[in-house]
Amino acid sequence: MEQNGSSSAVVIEHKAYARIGLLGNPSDVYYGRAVSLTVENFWACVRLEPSSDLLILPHPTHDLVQFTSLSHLVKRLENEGYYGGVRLLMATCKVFTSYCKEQGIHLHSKNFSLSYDTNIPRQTGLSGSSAIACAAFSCLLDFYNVREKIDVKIRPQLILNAEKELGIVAGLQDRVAQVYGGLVYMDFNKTSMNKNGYGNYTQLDTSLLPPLHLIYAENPSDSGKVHSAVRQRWLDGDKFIISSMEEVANLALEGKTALLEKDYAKLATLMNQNFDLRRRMFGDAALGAVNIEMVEVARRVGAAAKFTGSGGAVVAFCPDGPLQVEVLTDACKKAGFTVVPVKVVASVLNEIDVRTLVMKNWSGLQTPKTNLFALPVENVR
Ligand SMILES: Nc1ncnc2c1ncn2[C@@H]1O[C@H](COP(=O)(O)OP(=O)(O)O)[C@@H](O)[C@H]1O
Ligand SMILES: O=C(O)[C@H]1O[C@H](OP(=O)(O)O)[C@H](O)[C@@H](O)[C@@H]1O
Ligand SMILES: [Mg+2]
Repeated sequence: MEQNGSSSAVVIEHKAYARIGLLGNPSDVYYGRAVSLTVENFWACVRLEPSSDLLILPHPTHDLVQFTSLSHLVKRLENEGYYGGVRLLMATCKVFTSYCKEQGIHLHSKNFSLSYDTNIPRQTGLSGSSAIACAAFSCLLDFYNVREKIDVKIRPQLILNAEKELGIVAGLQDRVAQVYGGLVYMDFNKTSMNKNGYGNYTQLDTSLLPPLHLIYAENPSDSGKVHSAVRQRWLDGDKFIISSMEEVANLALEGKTALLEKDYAKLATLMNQNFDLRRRMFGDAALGAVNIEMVEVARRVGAAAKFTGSGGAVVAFCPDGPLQVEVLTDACKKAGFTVVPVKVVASVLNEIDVRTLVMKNWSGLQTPKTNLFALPVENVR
């Protein structure tokens, strides 16, 4: 938090980091499990400044409204869709306010301006969307001084509700990873989800991770669009989707043990199985040729590879070590993909956040009323 003169003029800034779904995704959308981590390589940053009117400021490039020509406008819409981060900031404010009202949490009446920036490659399954919402949520917690009143476990669901509000199909793993930071094992079992509105989340020591690499391309893919058909089949009771999601969820459980035992050969096998299951469920057309090629380039050099999210970026692990990393880097360069070593972020919870975790039901606050699975499925870009 940046102190700027008097306390009424405090400027608040928060970062939320890109996340990698290491194992188990996308079963998080379906009462499954996940192992995910946040990475320093990319982040979204939201800035809140007190102001007389309440302003949501569009980003000069991510919310582009000025074009060099009609074809520029059309190309932009075709590649990146109609929306940028403004709608995420607005939805986050709405969900935050509704929750506080519902819980009787008093919010003062001062106004603010919200602006954001992000270097998370757009719509690449690195959770650029929830990073914006998550950073905005943190700013609101501090502006209204209510961090202590909103349990850390509940925050991911509230942040998810902001995207649900916009009709984006998404799951909890992104938001859990971003709210907690570091390496997190998540279990979204139905009993816990239905009873509490959140799963069981365990932070793991980030030093358990082997060196990982990120591969990505200029290839935005819409997470909501990718998910819609599979989600509908799951809701319709499709046996293949239901059993495959259970298999994916089990990979995260096995992966947690593999990490704790530093059994990296096992980890590599699980990562590959994770992608193979996704491919069978979603089909090549929904995943996209470029995305599949990123995984295959990595596999051709013997690396394990899978999507970090719904598509656009891949997490790769080279079990044979640094020489294999060099071969992977060359192969990716030849294919026109960018490769970077993953820099893991440690936990981002502060003392107050941790206190909300240990003080169980201390204020009788309830979980959000909005049901994760009861919201409309739309396909809004
Ligand atoms: N880098 C970005 N800048 C601005 N808005 C973004 C960005 N990435 C995502 N969004 C917003 O989030 C929505 C959903 O993005 P999504 O497909 O979930 O991407 P991601 O995989 O990065 O989370 C987009 O339609 C857009 O409104
Ligand atoms: O399909 C996935 O693995 C994830 O897709 C979404 O994340 P995104 O970064 O937008 O691709 C979704 O929000 C996650 O819950 C899924 O696990
Ligand atoms: Mg997203």
